[in-house]
Amino acid sequence: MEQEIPIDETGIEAGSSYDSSAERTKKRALLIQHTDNTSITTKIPVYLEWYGISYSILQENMNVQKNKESELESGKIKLSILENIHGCANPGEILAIMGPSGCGKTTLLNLLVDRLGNKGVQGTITINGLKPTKKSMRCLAYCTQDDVFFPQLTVKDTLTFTARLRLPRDVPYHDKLKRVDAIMQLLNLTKSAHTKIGDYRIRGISGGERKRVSIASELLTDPGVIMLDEPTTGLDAALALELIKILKEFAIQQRKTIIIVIHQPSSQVFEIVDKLMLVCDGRMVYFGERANAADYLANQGFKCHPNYNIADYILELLTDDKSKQQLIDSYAHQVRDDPTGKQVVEKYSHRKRDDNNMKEAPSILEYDYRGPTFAQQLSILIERTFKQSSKEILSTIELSQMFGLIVMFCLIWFRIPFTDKGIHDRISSLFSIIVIWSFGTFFEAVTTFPMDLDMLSKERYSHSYRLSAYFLSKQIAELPLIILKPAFFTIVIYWVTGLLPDFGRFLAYLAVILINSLASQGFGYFLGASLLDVQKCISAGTVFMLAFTLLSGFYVKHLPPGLTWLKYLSFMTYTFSLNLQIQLDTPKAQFQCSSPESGHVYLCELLGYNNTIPGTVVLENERYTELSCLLFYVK
Ligand SMILES: Nc1ncnc2c1ncn2[C@@H]1O[C@H](COP(=O)(O)OP(=O)(O)OP(=O)(O)O)[C@@H](O)[C@H]1O
Repeated sequence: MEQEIPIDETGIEAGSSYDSSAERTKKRALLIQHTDNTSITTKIPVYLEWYGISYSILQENMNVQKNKESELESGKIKLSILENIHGCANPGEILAIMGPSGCGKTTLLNLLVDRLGNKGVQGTITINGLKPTKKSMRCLAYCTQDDVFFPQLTVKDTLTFTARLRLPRDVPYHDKLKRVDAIMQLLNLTKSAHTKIGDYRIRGISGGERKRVSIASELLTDPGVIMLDEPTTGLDAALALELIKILKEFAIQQRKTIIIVIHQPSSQVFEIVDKLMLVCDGRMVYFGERANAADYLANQGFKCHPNYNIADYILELLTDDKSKQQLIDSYAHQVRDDPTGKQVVEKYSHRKRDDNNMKEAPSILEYDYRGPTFAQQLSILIERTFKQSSKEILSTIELSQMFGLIVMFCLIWFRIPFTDKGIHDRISSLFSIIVIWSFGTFFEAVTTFPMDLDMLSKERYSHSYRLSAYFLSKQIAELPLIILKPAFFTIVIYWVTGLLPDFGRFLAYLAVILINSLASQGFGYFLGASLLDVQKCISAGTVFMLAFTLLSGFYVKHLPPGLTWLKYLSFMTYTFSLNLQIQLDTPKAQFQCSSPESGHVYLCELLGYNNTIPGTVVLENERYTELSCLLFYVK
């Protein structure tokens, strides 16, 4: 029988003493056991090894110190970021990578997960002794320094969607949910399960909680290797220690391979780590057992005082020019007969290298990961997009803006009279609705892709779904949301402003406004996906939309000769023309002639009508193919 772990709402208070809490240790072990049922790595451990790794980039030589030897003909110079780096990470262990800021730790992680491409990269990386493949790379999870999330989703929603998208399809739904609950308990996130993630605009969870959500997202997908870039940043000392203990427990119980980049660990955190890799200025300073690091440094003439935190001491040594150079040189001297560091890796790797053990390696490559089907991905993404976008599109600010516009319309155009005096106001109100919902929908759509880009690339790196599923889900989920506001607005305004009291024409009018909104959305998506930059999208979008407004036939009736075709580029031209026809092209549209006023000449007087003037006379003769042209913009 599976053991149920009661959800502890209180979790652990920051600052409490975890170390002495035997109960907490027991509970942590139980919770990890609880996530064990679906773990693949328990059966297939993953050994990651790398040696001879160098990475360089080309840079304009004005930005960096001139180095004659590396200067290239193109005027660029080769900037070495990493030089001959080696190391390995074993299942059941934590490897800590330490070094001063800018020494290349993040670059190394990016290289290990193949995020930098091949340019400027040298060296060998193996997974279970074999060259990484697309399939075996699935075993690597990477938790970056900058966490990206959908701000409107809660912690639980975020983790649940991740589990549904990334766990194999044969894991039952309720097991996925159980796993999410267990991970939340483990990382002390149960208290904030229903809090929004938030961002700079929306108040959400704290920075430390954000970090833990990011780690939870990776842990729950059951990778063989977990790489974490500064996982303890933003956590207080007690939470940092608890997190490292959790990672260690995962490593031991589920045979996970854990690599962490860590800045200034407390001595307790440092003690938990198994292997240590020290890097400085992109070069090796030490690789080996963490427990031997102090002796190694002492042998180099840098003995740490017993009362001093060894991790702090290491960082002090690596930031001092003299000591760091001495340490880099002595390590290079030590491995002088092993140019790539392969022998060092072989010494510290626990992977058995005899033929018998090779059965472990193919198994990871043969492991047939079967994630959600395309249809499942689509439905999960639609649900997620709807949850995220509905809160944005129908936010209080957005709804207040709409009600504000309704009030403004009511004040300006309340029951426009059916007189020749009111014709201009009537046409202006028709045009204003088009402008409002063209701009509103366009600017909602144009920023969608650029704003999702970080999230999209993060999830694409982890092969969470197919790109087509993402695009399709976006369109489907946002469609009802995009048309909801213009539909409500038009229904109210049509009757308040006193447009033609004919139900059929009202429906036609509403349909045209909604199609216009979809056309505007389609154009917004197109521009957003082409430019993929919020600033560029807003600048270019403003120019395009203003041009479309000016060309739509309301402001400019006579374009300069040779440029008249420009008006056909604007989807607003068709919408405006169609709505004019709906309102005017009927015998029901009759406008009373006003009595002459001094200083004003109205349409009746101008065209020689005495009692009423028909709408058809008012209508400009533009009824060709507006609807089909408008539909072109929708997709
Ligand atoms: N594409 C790039 N162009 C220019 N410089 C780069 C590029 N990538 C990395 N660098 C440089 O390489 C060095 C290593 O960067 P990296 O981010 O790996 O350091 P880090 O050790 O992770 O630093 P931190 O601890 O501050 O995160 C830095 O000096 C960085 O400016």
